Amino acid sequence: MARAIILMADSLGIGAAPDADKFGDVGANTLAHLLKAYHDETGKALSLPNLSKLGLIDACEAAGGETCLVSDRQASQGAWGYAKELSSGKDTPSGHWEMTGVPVLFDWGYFPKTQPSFPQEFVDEFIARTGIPGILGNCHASGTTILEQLGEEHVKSGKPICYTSADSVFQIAAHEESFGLERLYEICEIARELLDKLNIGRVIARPFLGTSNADFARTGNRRDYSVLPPSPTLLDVLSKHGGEVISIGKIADIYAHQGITQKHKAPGLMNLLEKSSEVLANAPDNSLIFTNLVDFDEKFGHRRNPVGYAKALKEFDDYLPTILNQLNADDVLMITADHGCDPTFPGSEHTREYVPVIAYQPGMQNTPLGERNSFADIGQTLAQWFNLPALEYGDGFLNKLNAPK
Ligand SMILES: O=P(O)(O)O[C@H]1O[C@H](CO)[C@@H](O)[C@H]1O
Ligand SMILES: [Mn+2]
Ligand SMILES: [Mn+2]
Repeated sequence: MARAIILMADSLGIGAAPDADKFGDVGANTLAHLLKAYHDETGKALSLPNLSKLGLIDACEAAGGETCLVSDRQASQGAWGYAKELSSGKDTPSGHWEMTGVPVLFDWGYFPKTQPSFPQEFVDEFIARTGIPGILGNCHASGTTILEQLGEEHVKSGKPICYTSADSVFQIAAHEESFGLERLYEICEIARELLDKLNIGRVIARPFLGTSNADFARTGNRRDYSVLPPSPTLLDVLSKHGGEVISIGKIADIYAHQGITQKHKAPGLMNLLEKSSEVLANAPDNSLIFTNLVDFDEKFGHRRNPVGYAKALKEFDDYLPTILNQLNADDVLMITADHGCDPTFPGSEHTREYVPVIAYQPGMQNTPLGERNSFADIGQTLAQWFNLPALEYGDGFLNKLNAPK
C-alpha cells in the first residue's frame, strides 16, 4: 500500500545556498531568522516539538550554521537533510518542478527593474487584444503596496494594475466587482499567450476587493497561468502508470494541470492542512498527495512579517500529529520547500536557500541524509517508492527508508 504525501511549505528556506552570492542573498535564512525575530519580539522561543521531531531544526542548523531558537525541541526521529537547487531561478515553478525531477536549467525571461518594465510592443498588443483602456503600474512592485498606491485609480479608470518582480512573472491585479473576476481571468489568458515568446514563466491573476486604498485586500481567487514543465515530471510518470496524483492548493496551477488526477482547493493554511488530512484518509494505493502551503510565502515571507510567519509555523506544527497519526506502515510523509523568502531580509523577494528534505515513516529512527545536490532527490526517491522508471535527475534515498511492501 504505497502512498506518499508531500507538505510543501512554500518559502521555508533553511540557510543561504552555496550560490546565494549570485542572487544577492548571502546571509539569508528564512527559518532561523523568523525564529530569532519571534524570540526578540515575544521574549520566548517558538515551541516546535513536531517539526523538530521530524528533523527540521537539525536540518536547518546543519544547512545554515545558525542556532535555531526553538523550545520543546525533540530529538529527530525522521530522515532529514537539506538540498541545494540546480535550477537557474529561485521561483516557485523552478523549485516545484525540480523537486519532481525536472530542474529548470534554461534562463527564464525577466522584466527589467525600470519603469516602464514591460516592452511597449507587448503592452500595445495586450491592450489591442483585450480591449482594456490601458494599464497601470508597469513596474516591479510588492502586490499589496501597489494596491494601496493604484487601487482607486484602477477602479476609476478600468485599467488593470500590471506589475512584476525578480521572478519571471507578469501579475495583473483587478477589482473583482468593478473589473470582474472572469474578465480578469480572460485577460490573463491573453497575456499568457502573448508572453510565451518572451519566455515568461507565469501570468498571475491577483483579484482584490474593497472600497478604498485603505482597505483593498486580495481575495483567495488568485490564479496562476504557468508554462508547461519542459519535460515529464514525477507527476506525469506516476499518473501515466495508473497512480493517483492529488493536488491540494496551487500545485495543479504550478504544473499547468499536467499529470494531475484530482484537484482540491482550500483557502488558508488550516483549510489546506485539513483538506490534506481528509484526502489522506481516503487515498488509494499508489497515491501521491501533494499540498502547497502558500501562506508562508504570500502572507508572511513577501510581506516581511517574521512573527506572523512564526505563528503560522506553530499552527503547522500543532496540526502535524493529526497527519502523522494517519500514516500507515507503507506511507511516507515528506516536508520540503521550493525556495526561501527570508522575512527579515531587505526587499520583498524570494531568497536563494537550501530547502529541508524531510521524510518520515511511522516508527522511524533518526536518519541524517546530509547535503543533497538537487531538490530532485525528492522526486527520484518517490519514483523509487512507487516503483516507477528512474527520473532523469536526482539521487534517490529509498535505501535509507523502509521501502513499501
Ligand atoms: O508581492 P506579490 O504580489 O505577493 O508577489 C509575489 O508573488 C509572486 C509569485 O509568487 C512573486 O514573484 C512575488 O513577487
Ligand atoms: Mn513559492
Ligand atoms: Mn513567492
